[in-house]
Amino acid sequence: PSFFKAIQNTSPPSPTKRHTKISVIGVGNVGMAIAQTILTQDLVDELALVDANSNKLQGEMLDLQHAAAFLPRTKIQASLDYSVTAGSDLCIVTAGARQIPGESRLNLLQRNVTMFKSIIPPLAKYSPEAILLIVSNPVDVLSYIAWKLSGFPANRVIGSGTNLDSSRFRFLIADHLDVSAQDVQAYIVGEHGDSSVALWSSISVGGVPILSFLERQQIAYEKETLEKIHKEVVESAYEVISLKGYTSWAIGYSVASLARTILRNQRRIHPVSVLATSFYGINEGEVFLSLPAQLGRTGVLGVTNVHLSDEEIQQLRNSAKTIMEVQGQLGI
Ligand SMILES: NC(=O)c1ccc[n+]([C@@H]2O[C@H](COP(=O)([O-])OP(=O)(O)OC[C@H]3O[C@@H](n4cnc5c(N)ncnc54)[C@H](O)[C@@H]3O)[C@@H](O)[C@H]2O)c1
Ligand SMILES: O=C1N[C@](c2ccsc2)(c2cccc(Nc3ccc(F)cc3)n2)CC(O)=C1Sc1ccccc1Cl
Repeated sequence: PSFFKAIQNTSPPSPTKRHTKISVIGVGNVGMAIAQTILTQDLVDELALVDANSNKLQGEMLDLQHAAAFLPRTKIQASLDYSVTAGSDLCIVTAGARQIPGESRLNLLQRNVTMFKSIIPPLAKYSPEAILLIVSNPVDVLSYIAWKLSGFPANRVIGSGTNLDSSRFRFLIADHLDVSAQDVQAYIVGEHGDSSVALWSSISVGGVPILSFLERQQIAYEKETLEKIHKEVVESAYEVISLKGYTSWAIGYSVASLARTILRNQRRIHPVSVLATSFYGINEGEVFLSLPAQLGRTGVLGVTNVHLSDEEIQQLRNSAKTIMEVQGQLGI
């Protein structure tokens, strides 16, 4: 006998919510922080985990499954075989080679490109309609590599880009002004990491542009204060690494917020790495850079035409040129 007895006149429920599935490739510090946040926020019906380290993979899967009593019901699977990812709506790639101390970024990039050649094609094969969300570093170049290797249209290949940079920026501004980070709109764009570009004119607090907000609150400010906060975004990344050896929680929440926007078709605007060719005079070739992009169920819906100063445009173009040079050395 079935465990439950149907009440009389029961009709089979019509599936109102579409079955959603996310795959996370790489179950390290970042991949597991993302997976855990996705489960806690009840974003999916099915979560698939893939890694190259079988014991780590099996252990992380079991450890997550054991939390089932405290989580919305989600099917959690893991395998070394990419068939476990079949039918994914979103594939989040955090697999990465650890940077060897003193290793050049180009050498690290070469190792990650080799790795992507064994990760991206099977993902694309098993989930030809999925959206790819790249987190592995260097994220802008690896987003380009994923786009090339997957053969997907550009709107379905996104890099987490400066989403984490911008969330740290919002935290630091909010801390400086003693307001909630949720009421601070601020965009860092361009290349993720050390050479990002802070869009000063985009910063607003509770809808008030930062500059007039500061004047109105009689908070003494100089341009240097804002520059200092931008520098702190970079310094705080190195500070976390020096203190705990890696970063996980902020990147986990920031990528889960991208997954929510995409899977729930929220049409929200996030600073993420997109194919930036033809925007803001970036015509050096095919390059992924972060711009404020509207995201939904089909990936990138559009890029906002935010006002950039001549200096900001020049910084973006310099980043595009640097990335193009690195990509040129990869022979893809
Ligand atoms: N974009 C961002 O803002 C941001 C922020 C933090 C970290 N990251 C990047 O995320 C990546 C992961 O960081 P982490 O701290 O989780 O590293 P980690 O070493 O903890 O995890 C990496 C995982 O990838 C797995 N892996 C290695 N080769 C693989 C392959 N061929 N196929 C599948 N899995 C493979 C490893 O087994 C490991 O479990 C790094 O590149 C890091 O720089 C990016
Ligand atoms: O919070 C981080 N942690 C990392 C990290 C995580 C595990 S080991 C290193 C980090 C921290 C500090 C520097 C740095 N540099 C780097 C650059 C290119 C690469 F291919 C790999 C790493 N990376 C990876 C990363 O991208 C970030 S965000 C970040 C980094 C530098 C400047 C500003 C920001 Cl917002």
